[in-house]
Amino acid sequence: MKKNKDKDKQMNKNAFEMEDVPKNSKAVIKRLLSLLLQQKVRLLVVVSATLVGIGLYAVTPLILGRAIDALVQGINEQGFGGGFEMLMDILKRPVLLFLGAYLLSSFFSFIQEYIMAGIGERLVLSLRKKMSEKITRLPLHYYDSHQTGDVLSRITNDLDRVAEVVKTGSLQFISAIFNITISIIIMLSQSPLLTVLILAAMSISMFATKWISEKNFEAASENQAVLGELNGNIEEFFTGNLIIKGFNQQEAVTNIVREISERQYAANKKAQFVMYAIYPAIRFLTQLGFVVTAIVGGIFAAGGRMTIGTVQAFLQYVNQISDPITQASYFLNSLQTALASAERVFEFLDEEEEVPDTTSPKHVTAPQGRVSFEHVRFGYAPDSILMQDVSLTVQPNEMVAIVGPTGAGKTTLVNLLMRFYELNGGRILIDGTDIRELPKSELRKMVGMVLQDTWLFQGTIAENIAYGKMDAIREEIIQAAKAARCDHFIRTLEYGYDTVISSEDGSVSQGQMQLLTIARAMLANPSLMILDEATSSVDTRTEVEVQKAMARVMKGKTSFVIAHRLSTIKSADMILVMKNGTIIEKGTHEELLAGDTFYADLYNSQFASGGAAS
Ligand SMILES: Nc1ncnc2c1ncn2[C@@H]1O[C@H](COP(=O)(O)OP(=O)(O)OP(=O)(O)O)[C@@H](O)[C@H]1O
Repeated sequence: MKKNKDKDKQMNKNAFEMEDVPKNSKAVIKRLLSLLLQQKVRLLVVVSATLVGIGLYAVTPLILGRAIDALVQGINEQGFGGGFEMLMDILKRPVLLFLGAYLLSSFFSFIQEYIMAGIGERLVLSLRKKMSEKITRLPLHYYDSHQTGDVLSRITNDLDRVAEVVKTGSLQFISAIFNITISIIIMLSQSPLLTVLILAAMSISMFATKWISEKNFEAASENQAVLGELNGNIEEFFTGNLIIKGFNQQEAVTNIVREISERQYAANKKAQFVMYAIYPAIRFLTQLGFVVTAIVGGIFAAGGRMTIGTVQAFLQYVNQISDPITQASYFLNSLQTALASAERVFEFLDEEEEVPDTTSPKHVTAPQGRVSFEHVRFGYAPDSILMQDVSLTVQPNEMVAIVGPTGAGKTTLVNLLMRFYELNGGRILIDGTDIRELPKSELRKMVGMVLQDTWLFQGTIAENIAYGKMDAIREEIIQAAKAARCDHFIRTLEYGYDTVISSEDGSVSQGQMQLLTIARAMLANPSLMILDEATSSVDTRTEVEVQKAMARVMKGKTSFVIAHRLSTIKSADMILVMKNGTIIEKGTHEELLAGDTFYADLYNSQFASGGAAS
């Protein structure tokens, strides 16, 4: 349990060190598409709206070209004498057509964007729901081997990237492809030669853009990596500030931050240079298409091969397709990253889950609290077995103390009783029923836990106490708090039971948090209790309070106490001495002390070291 400590120091690093290239793009695309296809009808509407909208948008230069030609012809035939009336006569139809096409195109573009945003949001919502549900179904060993930051970044950053590409990227891409295709078809129908020349000029600028964007990506990645390093270090120094001051390491820490900051400055400068100094050059290159159109179109128009209106239509088409080309290439870039993100999301969703409850579960209707471990064999990894053969029987209402050196397997023993991990051999019984035959929820309701690593969620004190019995009324909560000896301190707070707290906030001391978790266990009133005795973080007075509260919560229940101060467990019905995953001694305090035992050594050494056993 305490192994699941703060692992997210690396979060920032992870976010930047993530692989940006999916291992199996095809499979990821297929899976993503199959999820998107669950919204077939909406997708169909989006594609149709895009087609119509872009089609209308693409013909506008042609309409404008025709209008200009008609105007030139009118002026040539009638001079400027026709005045406003002539102008209206010539331009009325094309202007109305132009406006109609633009308005309709904007309307369809609104529809497509609106529906597509919904499609993206629905996709993300369903994935996020699946991921949250998954978290509750993952076995504990998943948490042991994965960093919190990694899981967090999958649920937030990765999903956001997928959403962004689905919502805006894909739409831009589809629009861009339609736009380019339709525009090129129209251009080809007007002048194949000029179209080919324009496309050749644009290809040169495309290659240059690609080269520059690669350089830009490299510079940005380098910048982000250093930034990640900086974040990671600052976070570490922030959380470890007490130790840093205690060991007079402020200067060393400042030097590290200064060195990384200087690297970050250099990396950022490079990234900014690429961004701001080279992009104008690219913009210049993209004008190549315009230059070719103006020169060749001008020559064609002068030679009578092309009307002025068509030249202007070409100029507009060049403009109309250069942006979509850039957008499409950006989309292809971001698609890579989004696919890598989607792959990480799917990987998480495919993680192996907790062994499900049996289909025909047994129930312990009136739990007595008899616990038996029968030849239990267990290892956190199958190839390194910690417990070879542990057997043990605990009678109802007995108090069992588990002692032993660090790493002996005390926590592991209670982890197994809670079925947080699956056994490699043997079985554990509660009142004669194998815990694997009980629904997990029933087992965990039967067993209460008060751990050293107290966990309080963001909420009021009352809500935190009622965590094990959500329907508890205020009076029950207060009774539990009184029994756990924390009612007094709660009442000294400004908002009493309605004070909002969390494990993160410093306003509640470690001892007080422990008292609250005892109150929580009191209220849930389980048949079995697991208590992990506080070691260091509690002052002597609070410790006495905690011990008294623990004694109360254990009353009339079978309890397992992981004990660190041997003086507190003298009254235990059974003391288990563990070493290297094995129970090496078993008996009462007196029995164990009478012999030449490891326990006696441990006990005497605590007395010798003073205080601890007092
Ligand atoms: N989640 C885990 N994954 C892998 N190994 C683990 C895990 N938890 C504990 N271990 C290993 O199993 C052994 C027993 O650990 P356990 O926490 O049960 O000891 P403990 O007696 O409770 O120690 P302490 O008094 O320090 O809390 C140790 O070698 C430990 O490194």
